[in-house]
Amino acid sequence: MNNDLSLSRALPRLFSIQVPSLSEPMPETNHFREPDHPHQRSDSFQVASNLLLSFKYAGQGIIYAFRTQRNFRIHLMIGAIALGLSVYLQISAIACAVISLTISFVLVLELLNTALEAVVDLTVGREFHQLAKIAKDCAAGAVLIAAITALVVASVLLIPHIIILVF
Ligand SMILES: Nc1ncnc2c1ncn2[C@@H]1O[C@H](COP(=O)(O)OP(=O)(O)OP(=O)(O)O)[C@@H](O)[C@H]1O
Repeated sequence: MNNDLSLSRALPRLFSIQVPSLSEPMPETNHFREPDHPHQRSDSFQVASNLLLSFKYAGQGIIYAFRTQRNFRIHLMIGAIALGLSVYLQISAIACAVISLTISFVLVLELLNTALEAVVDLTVGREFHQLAKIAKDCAAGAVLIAAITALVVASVLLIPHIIILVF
């Protein structure tokens, strides 16, 4: 018996997930049209015409996530505390860089999670759809894994310095 195959059948049953059939035909879309300019994306309502505008839209995305996503604000606050502690405890530059990377990893995934939620809501609206659930749950799972990793990394790098400071 193929072990991979039996595992892939058993796992969804274990967690009572309905796995959509991959053999179902994809719905036909007729959205593609030729771009006016060879370097322009054709299916976008608007394309940032210069670098400054790109930064502006990126900033708007970050502000949107900050305003609407409680988890983003929590991660940002914990990240700021971890970075503040790193500076206060004078940990090595490499340790500080690793902590910064793990913090930004969590924030980046939180932004991607927010983007995915918006696309899913745009597609299915307030309807329940099993694929929408899978997409949102997987994205939330990615953020959770990153957050746990960041916590472990920050603890491993900071706790020895805190112990030395306290005792
Ligand atoms: N259209 C939908 N169809 C099926 N399930 C959905 C749908 N929208 C949301 N859900 C379920 O509800 C959960 C919460 O949805 P929500 O949009 O708040 O995402 P979230 O990732 O939990 O949000 P946040 O990151 O803000 O905490 C999803 O993880 C998913 O299981």
